[in-house]
Amino acid sequence: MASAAVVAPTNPTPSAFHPHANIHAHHTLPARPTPISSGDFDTSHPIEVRKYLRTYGLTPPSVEGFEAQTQRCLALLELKKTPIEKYQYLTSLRATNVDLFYRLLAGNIKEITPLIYTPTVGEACQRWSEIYTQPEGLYLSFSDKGKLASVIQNWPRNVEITVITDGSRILGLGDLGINGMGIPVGKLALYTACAGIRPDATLPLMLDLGTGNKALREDPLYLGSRREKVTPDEEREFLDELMAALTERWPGIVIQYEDFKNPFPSLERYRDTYTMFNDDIQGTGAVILAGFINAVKTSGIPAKDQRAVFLGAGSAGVGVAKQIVQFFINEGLTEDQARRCFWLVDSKGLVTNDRGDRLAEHKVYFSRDDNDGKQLTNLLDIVNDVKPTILMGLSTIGGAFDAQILTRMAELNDHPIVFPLSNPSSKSECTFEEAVKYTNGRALFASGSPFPSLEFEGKTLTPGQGNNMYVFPGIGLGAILSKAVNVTQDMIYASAEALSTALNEQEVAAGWLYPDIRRIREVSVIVTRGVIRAAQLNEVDRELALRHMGDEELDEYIRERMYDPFNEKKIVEEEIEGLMSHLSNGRASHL
Ligand SMILES: NC(=O)c1ccc[n+]([C@@H]2O[C@H](COP(=O)([O-])OP(=O)(O)OC[C@H]3O[C@@H](n4cnc5c(N)ncnc54)[C@H](O)[C@@H]3O)[C@@H](O)[C@H]2O)c1
Ligand SMILES: O=C(O)C[C@H](O)C(=O)O
Ligand SMILES: [Mg+2]
Repeated sequence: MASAAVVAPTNPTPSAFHPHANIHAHHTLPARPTPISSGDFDTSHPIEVRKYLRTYGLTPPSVEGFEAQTQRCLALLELKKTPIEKYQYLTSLRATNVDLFYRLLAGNIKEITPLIYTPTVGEACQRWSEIYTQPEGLYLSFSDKGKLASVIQNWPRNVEITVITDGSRILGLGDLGINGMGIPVGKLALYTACAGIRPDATLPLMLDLGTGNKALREDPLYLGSRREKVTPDEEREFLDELMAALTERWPGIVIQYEDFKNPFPSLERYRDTYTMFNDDIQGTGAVILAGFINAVKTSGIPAKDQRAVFLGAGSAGVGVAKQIVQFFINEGLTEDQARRCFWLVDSKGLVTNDRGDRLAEHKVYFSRDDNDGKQLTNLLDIVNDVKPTILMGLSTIGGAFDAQILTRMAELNDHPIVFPLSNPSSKSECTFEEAVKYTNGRALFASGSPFPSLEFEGKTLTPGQGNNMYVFPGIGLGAILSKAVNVTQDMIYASAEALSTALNEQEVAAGWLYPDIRRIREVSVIVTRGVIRAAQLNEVDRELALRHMGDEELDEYIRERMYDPFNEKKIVEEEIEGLMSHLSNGRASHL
């Protein structure tokens, strides 16, 4: 059994320390043999700062503005031919100059998000062990069980939020073992870009619990344990220890579960004990509810007349359906009426009480008893039978919404709601182009992965992106700022409601279901405020001062606490200036 070393991080990677940390660490001025922060080498640092940091002479002489820096980065990015090359370039930029990376992202969020997140992150995970170059998070193996707390001590910084996965269901790509590390890394990059969580306060966490993927276990380059997946009991014991260890080291930590094959047991087990949520069940439920609320407004069909067919009855499918049930109840339906608006379909066909298999627990709530003994397995037959107003795809089956199905949806509805939500793009149940083509541009559309706008009958049509990236950053920031003890169901629901109201006039007029991603930081403030208010109503908040703030004041409070990569340099300069004036014969004089 491998033993867990408890060592002080004496020689961390350059990106492991933030400029602030250096300044504080060195204010007594021990000579620093080598600069250790990636930010120290920023070509926008003025000469005095370089002298102080002892990077003077180690970077080219010119002091650059932000614009020139980003221009160079964009040109370099352009030179990279494939998405994965662009992903690699951006990864190394983040490791070598974190503030510049986030400045670049801030000004180009629509273009760069698909390169660091869905869909490119899918390919990055498939090839993780092949392209691995540098550490970007923490890996905990099953063989570390019993010593998780001491391994966690090796992480060199304070953590406010972690995203954890065991890699067992990465997007719609199956079990990728520890190659799934790209997902926590990508999600946390969006936490910083969208909600301004400080990059140094995030922890990508990979649980190396074995993999059911034989090809991976036999791949000579695979970087995880080559063991079979642990049993559910072993996993539970491991997670129990992990949750306690994380919270012991960082008492306020928010823990996001991501891309687990069967995430329901851990959500049930920990939701009332820790500040945690499951993004695939709850974040997805919230983001799709928000788009759905706007789609229902546009379609004009009241909740009671909606009929939803869901292809896919897994964590995301059931998470979304349950969230919409809550909305229908709020719209005046009884719970039973609400539940009966859903027809869930899994790999065996329509989920019914009498189809002869033992249904997984999470499907039972939506299982139909009105199928008159018929067991429909073909999606077109189900669409013909149910006559849905809504078609949701969370099945991982690319192309499942084919021409016939989309055409039929358009025959049945003026504005069919068509949400192919599986990721990455190759797994999307249909493309935007197909949805437009076969519904004559009438579909109310949102997909999990991004698709480009297109021209149709002289009009530009823009697809919605129903991806949990619109809500998880605000859920996490709301939980952090309110110091919530739990992430309650009301906080999740509030994130959906807030997002549905976050569209501006132009977006509403254009019939969009989600706000423009370029406004994501402002949208995240609205979502964060909604989450904090719900935490207060549920009395799970510990930052009681926020209760007395009006909405505007609270928004300002949130904005002020968001990491701003454009301001970062100024903050560092001010701190250095303060230190230098304090130390009258400061280090600058040694040059
Ligand atoms: N858009 C988003 O924000 C978002 C969020 C979460 C998950 N997702 C995507 O949703 C997909 C599913 O995720 P999940 O966590 O629910 O996975 P899961 O493994 O829990 O569920 C997959 C479901 O699809 C069903 N299925 C498989 N093959 C099928 C077939 N041929 N016909 C009908 N149903 C079939 C399975 O029976 C299961 O019910 C993934 O592609 C994931 O990337 C998207
Ligand atoms: O990662 C994403 O893009 C969304 C979602 O969490 C997923 O699992 O597909
Ligand atoms: Mg996910």
